[in-house]
Amino acid sequence: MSDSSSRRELRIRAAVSKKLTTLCYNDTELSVTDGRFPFSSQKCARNLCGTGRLVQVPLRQVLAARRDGLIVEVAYIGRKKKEPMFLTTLVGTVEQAEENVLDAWLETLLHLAYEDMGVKRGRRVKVIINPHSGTKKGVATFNKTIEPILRSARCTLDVSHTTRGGHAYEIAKTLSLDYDAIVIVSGDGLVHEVLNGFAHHEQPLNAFRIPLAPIPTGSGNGLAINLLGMADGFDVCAATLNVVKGLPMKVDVCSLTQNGKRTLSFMSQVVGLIADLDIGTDHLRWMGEARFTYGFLRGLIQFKACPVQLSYKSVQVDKDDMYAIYQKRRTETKANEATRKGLLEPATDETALPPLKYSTTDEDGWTVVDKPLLYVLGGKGPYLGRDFMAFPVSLPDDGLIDLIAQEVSARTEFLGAFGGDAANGGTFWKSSVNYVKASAYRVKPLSPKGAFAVDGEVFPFEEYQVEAHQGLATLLSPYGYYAAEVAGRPTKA
Ligand SMILES: Nc1ncnc2c1ncn2[C@@H]1O[C@H](COP(=O)(O)OP(=O)(O)OP(=O)(O)O)[C@@H](O)[C@H]1O
Repeated sequence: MSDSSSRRELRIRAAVSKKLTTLCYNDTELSVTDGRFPFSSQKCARNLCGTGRLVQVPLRQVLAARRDGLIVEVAYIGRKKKEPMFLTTLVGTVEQAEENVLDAWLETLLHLAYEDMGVKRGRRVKVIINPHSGTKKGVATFNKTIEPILRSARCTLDVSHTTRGGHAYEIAKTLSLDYDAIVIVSGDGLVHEVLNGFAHHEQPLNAFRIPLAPIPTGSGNGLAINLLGMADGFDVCAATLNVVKGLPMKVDVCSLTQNGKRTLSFMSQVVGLIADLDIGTDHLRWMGEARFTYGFLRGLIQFKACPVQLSYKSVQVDKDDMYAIYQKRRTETKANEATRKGLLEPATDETALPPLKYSTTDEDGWTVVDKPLLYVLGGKGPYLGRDFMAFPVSLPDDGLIDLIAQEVSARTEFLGAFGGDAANGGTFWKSSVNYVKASAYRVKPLSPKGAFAVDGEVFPFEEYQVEAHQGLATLLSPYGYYAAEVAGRPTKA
């Protein structure tokens, strides 16, 4: 250990390669250099470590630092350029060290990597795995990738495998409330079940305080993309890192009322072409995400109006205003990053879900749309899936539902709206896309036949009404906002 430069520099002889490896850290990153050495910690801070191979790891990616005698283990999530993340565990022997200095080195590193970031060490985590989601690799992925990271970070795990549809709902409904996070190894369907289980928990509000963290192993992983961004949204390691280091972010959840029954929806409610695309291709699950493209093309060929009447309680209609609010929210959250903390808010004595604000017969101040519509899509969170950033300006906790009423227009105009822009949110700016933010909306079918999907699950094609509950649920997030970037109004929209 070099104490002349700083107690933040440590040399170990790696157990496997037998190379001398030098570790040092500053307030933002851990640097690991093997090969030739030494270097000064001052240089290290300026990213100029020695002449050996240098790896710089943001402290957020550091999971563990511990020792057994003079054998030191440091674990972190590494990444090579834009490739997926991976777990790295360095084990080596410290050649010369005073134990108390070594302990201080390890403890300071851990403190910077956890408490200084507002994160509790060794979270107690409930893991729910759907063995049948996506390509049915959830269990293998957990064993191979997820569990080693969580164990390395000394998380306490309580793992359940779902055995049937509705099982996650039951687990959530009776869940003990002393977990720091609920990890969902599946797609969006299981998130929907867990939130609805919380709604029927004997202490729903306290259940909703516990943050959820999705790990993308389903065929629809919209929530993971929304939290982690397109680059990391399918990266199991990045999602597991979010379990260890993510901070709670309050998010709105919607109540959907249909035939007097109330269901919670966290992501999307859709009738028309986009619903056909999702649930109308359920039998093509084997195609993976390609089934959505197939469904889209099929919908385009049919290109028929969806027989519904839409009404909504409008709050914002101007797209430039929405975009300005979206940008302001991101800038403010980034500026206040240091104040985000991973502690749960205190438990409440309140035992009931928030009551509904709007009755299904309320007509006061509702805007009615009678034009033929191709689809009606409401929801929270920018991405519905990899190929469609439907709600780029959606905010996690504004208490509003982003709502699109796509008028039936010529096929070429519609393709123009979607062509190339659907994945990056560009459709938002198209004049043919009617986009509002509403506190509630209602859809009345005008024909008995049609498809209706809620969070990607099939629902009856019957009248429904939706309203948002501001900040009801909690997710773990690396950023404190949805990780979708959308460009401002193009010069020609
Ligand atoms: N063991 C199981 N066997 C069969 N179905 C299950 C099991 N566990 C959960 N399910 C059901 O699997 C469904 C799909 O879950 P989820 O959405 O998370 O995965 P998915 O592969 O992304 O599917 P999709 O995107 O089509 O909803 C849920 O409706 C859930 O009720």
